Amino acid sequence: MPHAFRVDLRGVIDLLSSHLYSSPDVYVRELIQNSVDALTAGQIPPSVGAVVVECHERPGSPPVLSIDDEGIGLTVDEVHELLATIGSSSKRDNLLEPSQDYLGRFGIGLLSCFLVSDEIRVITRSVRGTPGVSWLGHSDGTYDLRELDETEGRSRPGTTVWLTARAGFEDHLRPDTVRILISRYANRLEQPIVLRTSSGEEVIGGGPLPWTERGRVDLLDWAQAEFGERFLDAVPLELPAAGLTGVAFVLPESPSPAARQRHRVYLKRMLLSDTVDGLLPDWAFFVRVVIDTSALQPLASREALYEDATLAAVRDGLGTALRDWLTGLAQGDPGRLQALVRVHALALKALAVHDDELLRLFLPWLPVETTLGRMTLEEVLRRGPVRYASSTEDFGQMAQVATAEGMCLVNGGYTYDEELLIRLPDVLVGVDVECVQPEDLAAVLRPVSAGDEATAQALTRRCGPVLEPFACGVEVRDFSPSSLPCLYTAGDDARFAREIGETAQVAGTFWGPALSRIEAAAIDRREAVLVLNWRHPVVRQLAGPAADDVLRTALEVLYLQALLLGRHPLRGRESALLSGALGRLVEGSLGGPR
Ligand SMILES: Nc1ncnc2c1ncn2[C@@H]1O[C@H](COP(=O)(O)OP(=O)(O)OP(=O)(O)O)[C@@H](O)[C@H]1O
Repeated sequence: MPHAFRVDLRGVIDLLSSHLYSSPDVYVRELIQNSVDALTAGQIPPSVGAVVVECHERPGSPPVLSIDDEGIGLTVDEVHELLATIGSSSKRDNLLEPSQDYLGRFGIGLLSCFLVSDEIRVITRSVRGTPGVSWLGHSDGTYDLRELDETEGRSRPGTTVWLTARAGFEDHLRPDTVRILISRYANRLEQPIVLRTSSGEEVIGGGPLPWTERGRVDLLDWAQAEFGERFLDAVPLELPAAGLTGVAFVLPESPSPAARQRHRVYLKRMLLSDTVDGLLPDWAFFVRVVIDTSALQPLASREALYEDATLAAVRDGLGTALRDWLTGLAQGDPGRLQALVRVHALALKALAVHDDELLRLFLPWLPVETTLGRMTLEEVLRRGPVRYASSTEDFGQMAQVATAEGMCLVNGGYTYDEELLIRLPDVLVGVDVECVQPEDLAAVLRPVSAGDEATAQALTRRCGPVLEPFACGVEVRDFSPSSLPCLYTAGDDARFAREIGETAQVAGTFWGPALSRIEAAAIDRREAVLVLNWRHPVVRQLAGPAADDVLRTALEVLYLQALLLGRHPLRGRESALLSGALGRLVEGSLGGPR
């Protein structure tokens, strides 16, 4: 014989309070939601007085809260089936699909009242004309039910729910808290909520959504009052297919792309949460959105959205709306786009990386760092072939010479910049983009004049063996600035070898030998070059009849200087060289042995 499940209500309440709801305060939301749904079911239009919340306070007694609605009410059978059966709801159709009209759907919301009260008393009378019912649910899982005669309970259809504060939860039912909670959850409902307290009666909510029929400045003023922030701009949002309206506010400061998005979402005008994530595409981290929608589904906690195809479609739709707005700005209001780029260049780059049209449109605004200063991509393009360094380290190595040579070299080391530069030939015909490595720099620098070539070659030959132990070649070129005697350029392999070499020194006996072998293999590719500047007087002097030991010491010092200028940490043998070469220099200048 099959047996029925039994439910331990205390266990369920514990589950709700510890794992589902973030705070016991949600009971206010659930009660208002039930009352509004009861009005909807009874087809009663919103009006002042149709839902009344009352705070009853008597000295020496715990606070009591009642909520009264003029909704559809419940019959005795419905009370058994709907109030006393966990998970049972009148708000789903036969296919267990939630009805579009109602706020509730899960059949557990009323249980949240047990978070603040040990008993839930319901006095209800159905519109179907049956006698009224009094139901008293206890948190131990039992309930009492009594049919009322004509002289008892309500005279008109509707429902009143009564809660008495549990010990320790009194504050949750006090007027000041209840006022805040009604305003938080329900102040955008079409149905105004009346709050009655010992100090009088007030009406909360009702009326149109605050973002409808407001101009931009008006919207920004409203948002400032609502969120305490002066946003940069406001983008009206509308997706009729998702019953969605709202606004995207452009943040006044650039947030981290990794920061959690915090959007305010109303579902059928009831607050879901102020901190909804995942509502927009990842690139849209520069806005904070406020929306109301009837199409999205909440999780049972009602504090986050259910991830389904509708949410994915809404995300795409909102992304498209923002993108269209940006396109419109680029074409019609460049001043506003410029203000936006000043703060949110990173977000716009994230967007342009995947969007040809926007990349083309944003060219006059997207900024990059170059050796000639900060420029827009358009300004870079105007200077001819685009040359860039793919990392900030490479850029640092080449910047000094490139600047002196008047070369416009872009730093592609910042987030998205290299990706954008690589995409330029895809969106513009005839654009030439080239990644320049430090080791290429020697090739683009001018060779020495024909008259000096033989002397320079002789110098190169004499210098070669000196830097052999450091796996570094030597070349002589003619470049600006003339105050810079030499330049160390290293490709990826050489840099890798340096890093491995540094690690090998501190890795100890176990890893050290293995790392040294890797270093040796990378060094073999010999991509490091010390480029001597023919314009510098010291280099010219070295090309003269300098003694071998003078040449060696001078070259070692130049090598160390170039490493330090290029911000390359010194390896062990280079540190030793530093003290050795400096010592020899000092001795030499004092007239001692060289
Ligand atoms: N004020 C009310 N008037 C009429 N019926 C009510 C009222 N409050 C609750 N009910 C009935 O009790 C049922 C259970 O309510 P409960 O709040 O637990 O769940 P729900 O509103 O259906 O769904 P959810 O868990 O998503 O809120 C409702 O479906 C409704 O039929």
